[in-house]
Amino acid sequence: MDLYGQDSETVDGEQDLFKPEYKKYKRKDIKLDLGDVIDFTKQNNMDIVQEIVLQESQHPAVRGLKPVKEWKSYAIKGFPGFIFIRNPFEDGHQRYWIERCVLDYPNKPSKTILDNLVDMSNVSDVWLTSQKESGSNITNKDSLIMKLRWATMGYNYEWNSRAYYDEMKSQFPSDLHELCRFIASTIGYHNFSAETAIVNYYHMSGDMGPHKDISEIDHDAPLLSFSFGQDALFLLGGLTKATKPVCLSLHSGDVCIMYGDCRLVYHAVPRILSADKDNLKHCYNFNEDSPYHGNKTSEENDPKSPDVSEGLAARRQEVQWGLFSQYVQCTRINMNVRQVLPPGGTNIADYPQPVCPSVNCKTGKTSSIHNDTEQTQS
Ligand SMILES: O=C(O)CCC(=O)C(=O)O
Ligand SMILES: [Fe+2]
Repeated sequence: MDLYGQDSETVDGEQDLFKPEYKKYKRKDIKLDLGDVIDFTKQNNMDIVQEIVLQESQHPAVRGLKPVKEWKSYAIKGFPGFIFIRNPFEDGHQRYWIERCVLDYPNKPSKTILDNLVDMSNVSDVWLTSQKESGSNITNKDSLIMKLRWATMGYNYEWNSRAYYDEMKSQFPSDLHELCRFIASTIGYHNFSAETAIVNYYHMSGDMGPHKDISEIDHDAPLLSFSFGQDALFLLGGLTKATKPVCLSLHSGDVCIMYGDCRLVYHAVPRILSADKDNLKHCYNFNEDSPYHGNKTSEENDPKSPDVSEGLAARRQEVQWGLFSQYVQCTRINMNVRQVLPPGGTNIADYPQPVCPSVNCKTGKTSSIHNDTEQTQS
């Protein structure tokens, strides 16, 4: 029995030290103890982290990122290959990525959980449809946007077979590709090719169970993970569950990189927590006078963005920014970007597919990677 009255479990003859930590942070019936959590904003548990200096990127500057020499980056002792960059975005610029994740990325050609849940044949714009159907009730659990838990872009992941297929692929958004290529280059990986992304949308009761991301063919390239909106606790473990994970508090703008020894380790998101409102404002600035305010379209904000469709400016005019802000205040967004193929690869069919364990790499379920505490207790 551990401190929380749970039996410790064994996996393949080894003691599972991951699950007890996951359960500890997930449980809502006991007071959350953040004593062991690494929190870079509060400088908590800094003895187990080490500040590192990243190199200048070899790629053209990406709008909205601070100069690399101003980034605060860290490694975690005992977890080689994991790199944490504390919010490298200029004040207000996260707004651009949050808009992309909420207003654009859930629409075709992305695949989303909504395709499995409702008839999407007449829905070309998830946000505007939600706004029309739910109005001021948009953060009600039944609105379309609140049912959105994930969207996949580029190579669309097939949850049942846990694989990618050449036939299930769309063009990867080039703004996100450029952002990732720039950041990957700062850790010495200069030719990162963003080929697939899962955008995860968590509400306050959401979480993601322990898993490894092994379905990509190439595991030498880093995996880049961006957090926006509400905060999350993130558990970082080892190659097996016998490693006791560390827990990090992730805030809006933070970037986690899983690379090298860390690319295939267990990880999980046991808990979503409310972000500090002032900090969030400063990150995505919803003030009318912000240069990133939605009355200006994203393409006006960022003329370099090549992925904006023709109707985007018109669509942005229809967005009710008060409702948009309400949604972000109860949501954490994670952009999880990976390279699928080895450098120079063009077809996934040319490679043997990695074999996932007999249960889903994510949660043991086939339909969704997300848990909602109200619905499932794992
Ligand atoms: O939400 C996160 O920070 C992690 C998401 C994740 O691990 C995944 O999508 O595979
Ligand atoms: Fe993951």
